[in-house]
Amino acid sequence: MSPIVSVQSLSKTYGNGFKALKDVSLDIERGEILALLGPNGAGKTTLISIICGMTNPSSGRVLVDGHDVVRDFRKTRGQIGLVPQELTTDMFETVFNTVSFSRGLNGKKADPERINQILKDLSLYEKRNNALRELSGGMKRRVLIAKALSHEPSILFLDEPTAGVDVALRKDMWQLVERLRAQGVTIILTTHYIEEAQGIADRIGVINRGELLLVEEKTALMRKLGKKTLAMELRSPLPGVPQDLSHWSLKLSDDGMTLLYEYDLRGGDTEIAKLLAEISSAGISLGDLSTQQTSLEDIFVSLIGEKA
Ligand SMILES: Nc1ncnc2c1ncn2[C@@H]1O[C@H](COP(=O)(O)OP(=O)(O)OP(=O)(O)O)[C@@H](O)[C@H]1O
Repeated sequence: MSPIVSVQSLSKTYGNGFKALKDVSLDIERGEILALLGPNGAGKTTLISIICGMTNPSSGRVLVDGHDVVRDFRKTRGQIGLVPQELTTDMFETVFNTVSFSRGLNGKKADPERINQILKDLSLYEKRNNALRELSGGMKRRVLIAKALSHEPSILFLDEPTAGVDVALRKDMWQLVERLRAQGVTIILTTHYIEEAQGIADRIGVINRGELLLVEEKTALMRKLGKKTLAMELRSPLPGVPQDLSHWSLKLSDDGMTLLYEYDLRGGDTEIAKLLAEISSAGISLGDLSTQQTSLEDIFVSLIGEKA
């Protein structure tokens, strides 16, 4: 099937000459959850704004379901829901009207029942007649999501959805994402919280300084770049890694109390049993053992570092 979003050689230079995107190409498949990771100023919001037809590209193009986002703006925008970072709406309007109006703006017929259902799903129903300015910060974030969902989009963009929100909203948000995924909605989110991307995304894209460094399936990425470290606490300190174990490329902690062994996730753990046997034959007695897996964060930091 053709991708639902096709970003083709996209570049963006702002009026002041700043190049925010440099030749970005990316296909987004129907129904997937794609997380875009990148440091501040990497170009994530610029990319989203262009896909949503709110910013014009300097070169390249974006197709949404086969339609050009500049030429066929109405058609493409109607398929997209965008949860931006901040609410820019009339603060005196009620929750219900704000969300309902959003549906109308996207060319859909009024449907109070559906709007009420969305408000219930987002625990906003009790506040439906309150003005936005009477809501807490977290509730305003919920309104942003309700607005984005008001016209039943098939693609949802979440721009840093959980930055500065409390645990309850974060949990609700991910439940909602799971529900939407089950309905076949394609979800693209940007986040600084790498563990979130790790938990929820099917694919991860890494953006830095306007360049898309990679897009890869999360599991493949973790497998390819992930490593594990086995930390073996010693009962008594060693002055250095014993000669007998030199073929293992072990590291010794500064205090001489922990031996560290880094291994590839692809290798399985058969080697570990051998290593432990050799350590025991070398007369070293071990205390506690623990393993640590490279997180997506480590991978991300090393990728960004390499290209910096
Ligand atoms: N209207 C504009 N004019 C000039 N430069 C801009 C404009 N909008 C954004 N930029 C610059 O483009 C770069 C990318 O910004 P963008 O908002 O896309 O980054 P981001 O990855 O979303 O960052 P963050 O994680 O901080 O939201 C930044 O250096 C920003 O200063």
